[in-house]
Amino acid sequence: MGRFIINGGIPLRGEVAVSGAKNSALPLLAACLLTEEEVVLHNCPRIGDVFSMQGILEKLGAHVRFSGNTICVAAKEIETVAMPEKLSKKIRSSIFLLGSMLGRMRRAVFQYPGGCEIGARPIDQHLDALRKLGVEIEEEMDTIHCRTEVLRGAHIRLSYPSVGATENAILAAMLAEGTTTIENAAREPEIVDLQNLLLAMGGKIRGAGNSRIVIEGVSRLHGAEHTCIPDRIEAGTFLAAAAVTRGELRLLSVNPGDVRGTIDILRGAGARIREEEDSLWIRVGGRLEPFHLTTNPYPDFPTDMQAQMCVVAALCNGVSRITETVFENRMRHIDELKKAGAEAEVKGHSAYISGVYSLHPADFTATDLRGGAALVLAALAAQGQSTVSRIEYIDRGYEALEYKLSSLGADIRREC
Ligand SMILES: CC(=O)N[C@H]1[C@@H](OP(=O)(O)OP(=O)(O)OC[C@H]2O[C@@H](n3ccc(=O)[nH]c3=O)[C@H](O)[C@@H]2O)O[C@H](CO)[C@@H](O)[C@@H]1O
Ligand SMILES: C=C(OP(=O)(O)O)C(=O)O
Repeated sequence: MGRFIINGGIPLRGEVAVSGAKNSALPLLAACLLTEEEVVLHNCPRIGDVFSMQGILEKLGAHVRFSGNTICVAAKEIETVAMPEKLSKKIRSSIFLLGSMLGRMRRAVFQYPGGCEIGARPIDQHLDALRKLGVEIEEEMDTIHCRTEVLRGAHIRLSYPSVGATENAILAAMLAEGTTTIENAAREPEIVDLQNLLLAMGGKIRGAGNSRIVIEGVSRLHGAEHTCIPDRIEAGTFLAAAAVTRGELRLLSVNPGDVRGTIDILRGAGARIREEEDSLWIRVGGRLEPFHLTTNPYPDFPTDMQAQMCVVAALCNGVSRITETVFENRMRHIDELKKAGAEAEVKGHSAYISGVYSLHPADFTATDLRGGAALVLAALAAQGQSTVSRIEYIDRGYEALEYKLSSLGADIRREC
């Protein structure tokens, strides 16, 4: 457990390359179990959750080589159908392996996944989708036993466009007999990325990015090489960092279209933003105007950018309203931000944030991954020395954050 020590008040300036997307890399790594051949993923971020996923794959019997940002997974044989408990409980995305394990082995023994505490995060939709494909599921305390003789294509209608349930249903259906249709599927760019890897592996799938996905099961998938898409949440976090430090940044290796929600809000608030094919430029010269945003599934505003935008709002010229509809307990950073003089009140699912001219330094404690990133932004904005502890949350999802920020002029160091 370490902490960041940040001397804030310095406008960030310069160029920074955005890493591969955490929320793509994790389901892509799960997909690697669907073939005994090697799958090579480029642009894979070196972050805590990917290291945990690597550990799980190795415990299941896969050979994994992770060099630079390229990870090679060869799951020639799977040695156990039981997920390693400690690692599985560490990350939410261990649940994605359920679909792959059932596709490949027809059996799996699972623990409820871990991850950040941002809401109840049930997995009922994942399990309902798998039951539709013919999986028998027995839940015993914290352990879930899943088995099937044959996976059969089915018509699945999700009651909410859950990202994880969509990905799990896709992964299980790839090697099922017959056709699977997923209605009310999540439309996130990471689902399109998963489809692209599965197509490269010889799968038959279409429709990702729309709410209806159709999969024709095949009897086997083969190895492939694929590049993870850029992380739209990391990109959004850097845009917010430019806004709160009133700086000027150029983000490289980014898909501007995937960052639309954040770009539109910041532009509407007065930030100057230029979009190029795979880069973004932002300049913020003074205080931004207040804004209203509501998180919702893609293409609406992403919940994973809500906390960072609370810091932007904390420095705006008026009252902003930020409403969280995706997770029921994702406002814990607000109390931490108040330590730096933020004026905010949470009523129901909304935070009403009355912007102040400047934040002051404080000793913050990260409450979760994105909440932790928000506290780093607050510390960068506040003139003087702040600390952010429990940074293991932040390490789950941001690659080399302190190095990237230092290269933009920030005074930040890690203390272990
Ligand atoms: C690794 C990964 O990709 N994580 C992302 C994924 O999480 P994750 O896949 O867990 O998020 P979901 O889209 O599934 O969850 C959205 C909402 O649906 C609820 N729900 C979900 C499944 C289910 O079976 N039952 C149920 O009630 C959840 O509790 C939550 O309130 O999408 C979230 C929403 O964009 C992001 O914040 C996470 O960063
Ligand atoms: C909530 C997040 O991730 P996870 O679903 O992996 O907990 C996130 O990336 O903000």
